[in-house]
Parts: sequence; C-alpha cells; structure tokens
Amino acid sequence: MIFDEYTIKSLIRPVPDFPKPGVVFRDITPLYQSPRAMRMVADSLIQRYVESPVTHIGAIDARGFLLGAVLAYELNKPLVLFRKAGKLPADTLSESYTSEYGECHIEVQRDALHGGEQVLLLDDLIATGGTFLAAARLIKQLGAEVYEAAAIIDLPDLGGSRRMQDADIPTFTLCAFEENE
Ligand SMILES: O=P(O)(O)OC[C@H]1O[C@H](OP(=O)(O)OP(=O)(O)O)[C@H](O)[C@@H]1O
Ligand SMILES: Nc1ncnc2[nH]cnc12
Repeated sequence: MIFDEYTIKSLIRPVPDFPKPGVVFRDITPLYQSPRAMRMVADSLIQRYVESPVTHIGAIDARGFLLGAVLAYELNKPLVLFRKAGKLPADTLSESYTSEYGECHIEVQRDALHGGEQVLLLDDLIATGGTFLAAARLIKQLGAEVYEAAAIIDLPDLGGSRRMQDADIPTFTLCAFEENE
C-alpha cells in the first residue's frame, strides 16, 4: 500500500497537558484503530528492511511492542523485548534515562543477544530520545549493533533525533510534528 503521510498524521491526536501539564501527548490509538493506516505503516517498514542485514528486531515497551511483533513476523526475525524495570525475569541488564515525564529504567535479558547481531530497534515515537538511547546502550553492552532505530513519529523540537544523530545511531521516522502542530 502506498504510504500517505497526510493520512497517518491525521490519525495521530494531540492531547494537551497529558500525562502532565505542558506535555502535548501524541496519541496513536486512532492510527492503531485504522487497519488501512496500520498497513501503510507496516508495509513502509517492511519494504525498508526486507533486504537489509538486520538479524534481530528490538521492540520497546509498550507501544513499540505492537510494531515490533509485526516486523518480527513479516521479516521472520527473532524479537528482543526492551522492558520497563522489573518486568523481565532471569538475568537482565538495566539502563536509566530521563524522558519527557521523568526518570525511567529499561531492561533486556542478558541472553537475548550474544554479540555481532544487527538490531532494528522499533518504537512508536522519539521525543527526548532517552528511551532509544538507553536501549542502544544495552545493545552495545551485549556486543551487538543498532542497524537503525525506527519510529512512526519524530518530535524534533524535543531534540531526540538530534541526540541520536550525535550518538551515531541511524534513525528513521515516518512523520514529524512541530510543537505547534
Ligand atoms: O524519546 P523519549 O523521551 O524517551 O520518549 C519516547 C518514549 O516515550 C513513550 O513511552 P512511554 O514511556 O510513555 O511508555 P509506554 O509506551 O508504555 O506508553 C514512547 O512510546 C517512547 O517509548
Ligand atoms: N509527547 C509525547 N506523546 C506521546 N508519547 C510520548 N512519549 C514521550 N513524549 C511523548
């Protein structure tokens, strides 16, 4: 299906002052409720990575799991979960980061990667970049590499995509919103 940025953006709802005053929350639930739009999103990502050397899909808790599962299924790759603190059993590695709403921790199981893997990291949105950067540090600690970090939405005013560029993490997003959009 041909990607139509206008359709995708029209299905992302700005919610002022959620979850706290001053934050414009970009709500993707209308997008997930549109099979046609979700097919556009999934098809664009599948096309982009189908011939790539990606060996693993890394999906970020929680909204990134939805995209991650689709991509892992379609590309027939193992799915590695990056979860909020305290959710993963067995031996884990943890990284802390600061998001738009506060201090957080993200974890991965130590035996999820063994070294040399090329990981496609997926999430719904880049804001400060804290989450993607923390997941990228975990991937590096396990001896693997981020092939690319991909999301549906970039919020460039929050500086995340610039921080990721500064950290040499290739980044791909399907659309962007300026602060006043
Ligand atoms: O670029 P950042 O500033 O790190 O922000 C982006 C992250 O914030 C949101 O997750 P959230 O922590 O709200 O969790 P959720 O997916 O469980 O709703 C979003 O899904 C990203 O994971
Ligand atoms: N503004 C925002 N909208 C939706 N999810 C977010 N995660 C971090 N910042 C966000």
